[in-house]
Amino acid sequence: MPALVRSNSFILPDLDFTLRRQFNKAGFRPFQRDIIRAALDGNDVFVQAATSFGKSLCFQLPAVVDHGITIVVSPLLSLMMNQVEALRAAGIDASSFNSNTPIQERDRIMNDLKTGHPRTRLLYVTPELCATDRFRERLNVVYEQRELARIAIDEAHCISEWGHDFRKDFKRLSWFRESFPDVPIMCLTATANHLVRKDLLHTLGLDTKPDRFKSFTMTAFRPNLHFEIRFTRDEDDQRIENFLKWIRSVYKRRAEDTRRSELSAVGERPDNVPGIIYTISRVECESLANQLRQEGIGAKPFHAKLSKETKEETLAKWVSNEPGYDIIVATTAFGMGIDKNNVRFVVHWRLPKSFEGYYQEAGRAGRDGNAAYCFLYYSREDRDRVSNLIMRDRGADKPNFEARAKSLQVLVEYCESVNACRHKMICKYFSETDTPACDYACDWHKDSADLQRRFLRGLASEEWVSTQKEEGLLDVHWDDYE
Ligand SMILES: Nc1ncnc2c1ncn2[C@@H]1O[C@H](COP(=O)(O)OP(=O)(O)OP(=O)(O)O)[C@@H](O)[C@H]1O
Repeated sequence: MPALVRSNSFILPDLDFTLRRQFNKAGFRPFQRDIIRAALDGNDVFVQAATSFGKSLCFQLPAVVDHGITIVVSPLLSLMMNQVEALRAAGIDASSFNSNTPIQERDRIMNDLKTGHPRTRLLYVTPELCATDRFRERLNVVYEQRELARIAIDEAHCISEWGHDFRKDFKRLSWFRESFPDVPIMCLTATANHLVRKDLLHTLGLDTKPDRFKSFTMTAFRPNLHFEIRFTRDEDDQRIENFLKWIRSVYKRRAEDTRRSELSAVGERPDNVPGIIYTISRVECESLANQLRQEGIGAKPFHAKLSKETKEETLAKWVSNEPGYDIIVATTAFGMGIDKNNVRFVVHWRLPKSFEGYYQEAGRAGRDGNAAYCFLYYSREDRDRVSNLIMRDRGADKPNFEARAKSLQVLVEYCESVNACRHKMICKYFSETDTPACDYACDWHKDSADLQRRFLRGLASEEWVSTQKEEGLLDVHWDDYE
């Protein structure tokens, strides 16, 4: 068996210098240095940190200072592409291999691996690729040459059948530890409860002995996000009016004299309030974006069935704050991996399918640390529709169905709760025991009496909803989600 690649840690690379020179960042965020050090010391590392924490740097920087190649497994093509682009722009030899990779580029990567001494420092791959014989053979050659530095598994919750986003191909990643027992593995996720954590460590065969394993579980608390539930019902659906009233009040405040001049000094328009509205179906995504545009709001749809060019154009213009591209109305096809730092609001037009999905999507907001709003329109009719959807899509995989059903149930309880802090409920879901210091950043803390009133007034009664259900009126027509 080849000797451990482990680290060059006896040389103690200057992490601060690399951070500044290669990543153009002034300093580490809390815990990043400890995580990087633990990785460079050759440990298996588990990182759970809130959205926007800066997890990617935790495997990118070791890949730059360490000897050998780092394989990054990611389920998200858009995320891979963004990261590879940014790394290349910083002069780092990074590549990705996925279904979009042109044939010449695939050959180049495979040939690079075949040498056993690849020039590539970071190779982003899909879990599907990791299951192919050709890729495995090539990695074996690299391993034999002691050049396989580390395996990083991003969005690691996808490994667990107890997770909301379970992908079968992730389970097969157990192959890494079986084949390369001494190559360190780093797993990263923003959303895993204790069951998911336990399951993924077990599946990957991570050695959790303290001398070989370091776990960093940070709080899910994002104090700058303001959480609110807005109650609604089919019979008096005021979502659009309610949203327009809110966004126009934001524009109005920004258009007031002093604010307007402040904004124009930094090149911002009053209506440049970047946001995302998540819908569930493609049809609703298109029609809502249309409706908003008719009202003079710069909204664009984004879903899986749009052409690649349209999606790229929409994303690029939204990211660069162009007029007419202030709000993205999206299905869940848009989300993880979007790294725009000034998203000021995320609205869930419908109830998402899982608690984790909700939190991950809401987490796109406020990545610059400034205040951002996350509100969700909740109706009991939608609750039953989404639950029908989950029932309909239940596969043969019982634990995963149970996990999905449970996650939705907790999300419904969260929406219907009128007597607790939303941040506290979120942290509790992710198995945290400390109470987060919410500074009026949720509807309950802001005005619990108003929350109660809105709850009592806003929702349809359970009796009414169950009659609708019996008559088949809540059967799902959202065949076009994503
Ligand atoms: N030390 C740092 N100083 C300044 N910016 C940083 C630092 N570390 C990371 N960032 C930036 O923070 C942003 C978020 O980082 P990253 O995309 O890695 O987050 P993440 O933890 O993976 O979040 P998510 O789970 O939401 O994708 C990026 O723009 C990244 O460049």
